[in-house]
Amino acid sequence: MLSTVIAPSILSANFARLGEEVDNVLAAGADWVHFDVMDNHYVPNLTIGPMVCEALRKHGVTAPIDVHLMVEPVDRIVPDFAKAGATLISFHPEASAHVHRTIQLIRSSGCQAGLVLNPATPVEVLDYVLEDLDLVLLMSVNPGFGGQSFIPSALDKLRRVREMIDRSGKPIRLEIDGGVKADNIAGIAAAGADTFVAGSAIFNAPDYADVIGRMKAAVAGAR
Ligand SMILES: O=C(CO)[C@@H](O)[C@H](O)COP(=O)(O)O
Ligand SMILES: [Fe+2]
Repeated sequence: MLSTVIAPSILSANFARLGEEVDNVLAAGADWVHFDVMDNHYVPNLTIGPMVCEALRKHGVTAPIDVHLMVEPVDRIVPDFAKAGATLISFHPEASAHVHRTIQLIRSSGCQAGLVLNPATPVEVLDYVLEDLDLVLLMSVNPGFGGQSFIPSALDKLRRVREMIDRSGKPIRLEIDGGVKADNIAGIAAAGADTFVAGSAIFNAPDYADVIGRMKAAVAGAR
């Protein structure tokens, strides 16, 4: 079983003080930084790009940066994120004409590769590429915004993908993203997730260490 990872989504951080927000959330026990990239094309919102990733590295952030690309097309931005210090790069299959090629591109750029399944994307999209991945990211909201409610059908999907990963025998992470809170994370962990993105639940809380601590305790109890 892979270690538990809590990855705060900086989409809900105060962008006017981003470096300090990231320092604070890592000091509070977060394991990764989840970095949501939106292009106002694949999703109806516009956020941050490679320059902000590079700025966080220059600021001194050494934790893994988990880049979630919600952009179309995907390939031309991958080398820029690799150069900017991304650790993992995940993308949506609907946004890539050649999914296998994009996975190879991410890995040859020196990053780990993840594939993201929207709530309505069938798990069969993982057939033929699962073993080439470092991570599968299941969306439990429709991509584009923080602060939405967890879609319950994601639990059944987590169980199905957990089985696929276990059958593969590979150390592939299973990440969940959207509507994750301290009071629903135990059920999400029991369904098979090991890597948990949480934006509003962490950044809207007054005490980051308290909420991350409660999330980790709930996951430990469930796993
Ligand atoms: O990728 C996305 C949204 O598209 C997420 O990473 C959200 O930013 C998660 O925010 P919360 O649902 O936890 O508030
Ligand atoms: Fe995300």
